Amino acid sequence: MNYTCTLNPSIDYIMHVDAFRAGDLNRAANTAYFAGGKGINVSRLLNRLDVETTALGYLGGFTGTFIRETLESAGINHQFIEINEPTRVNVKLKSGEESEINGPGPSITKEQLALLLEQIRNLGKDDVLVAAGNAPSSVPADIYARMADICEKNGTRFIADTSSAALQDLIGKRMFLVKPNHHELGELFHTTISSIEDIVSYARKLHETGIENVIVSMGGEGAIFVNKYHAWKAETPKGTVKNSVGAGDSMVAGFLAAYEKTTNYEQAFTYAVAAGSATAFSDDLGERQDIENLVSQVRLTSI
Ligand SMILES: Nc1ncnc2c1ncn2[C@@H]1O[C@H](COP(=O)(O)OP(=O)(O)OP(=O)(O)O)[C@@H](O)[C@H]1O
Ligand SMILES: O=P(O)(O)OC[C@@]1(O)O[C@H](CO)[C@@H](O)[C@@H]1O
Repeated sequence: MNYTCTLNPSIDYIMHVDAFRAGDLNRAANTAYFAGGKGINVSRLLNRLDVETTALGYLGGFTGTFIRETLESAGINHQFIEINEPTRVNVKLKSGEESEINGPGPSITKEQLALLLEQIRNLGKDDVLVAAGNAPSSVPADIYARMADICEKNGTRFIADTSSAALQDLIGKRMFLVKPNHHELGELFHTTISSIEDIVSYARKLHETGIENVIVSMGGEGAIFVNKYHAWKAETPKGTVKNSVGAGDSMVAGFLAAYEKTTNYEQAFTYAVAAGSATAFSDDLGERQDIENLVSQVRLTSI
């Protein structure tokens, strides 16, 4: 079973404002609400690809109820731990360019943390855990490192998609996949990345720390894949970008879904890029058919 863990889920409140003016009363032309948070996005996309998942993490209050009901109506399994404070609302303002304001999120108690780690201890060698997104400040900074240790002990495949600061604590841990973008990769190595050669070289360094598969995304500029056997650069399909929220999460879900079906890295990376682009070209996460229509436009070159 694939498990996703979202420590700090969100309702993503999308506001389209024609010409946003800071300091004025602005009226949105239209708005939308989505159940969000990186792990939840991975679960939602996997579900669209007919891959079963169970979403873990914390939900609370009326916002938590919205997320739970949204997942249930899509048929997505979950085992969220109920908390007292409401789940955050993240504002995604679209006015020509995209601006995001993400809330800090609720506090998590020691008991609630222990419950989650117990759930993770119960995963086995046939399971995959995708731990994604920012952790609320009440959660110890080494939470992902603790999860990685538990997964290594139990043979559970571990995937992390989080900020460069959290990824820093994971260096040296065994992981199946990480997917930083090129800015996060630079931050991880305290450097500014300015060329494809730099990206490949730092992606290899990351792989050598114990990460089986490294994808570095570069928005519309493509993506890099490095593992023990292959190194590729992908060109992304061309299209009209509507939304970049969840594009990175879609790559993780696309890789996982295609790898599970084919155990072929080329197909998994191609599908990951198509999934990222399908989301970039949609208002919400991409649909399965959109992804499949884009697969033939993803070009890989060996590097
Ligand atoms: N402008 C674009 N055109 C085509 N594809 C895109 C574009 N932007 C993003 N994508 C697709 O989405 C993938 C992930 O994008 P990006 O590098 O922005 O991830 P990210 O920074 O992790 O995003 P986020 O955190 O917003 O989910 C890219 O590798 C690509 O496949
Ligand atoms: O604050 P975090 O956890 O880093 O990111 C949260 C978030 O921006 O990431 C997702 C897109 O990747 C959104 O659904 C959500 O609002």
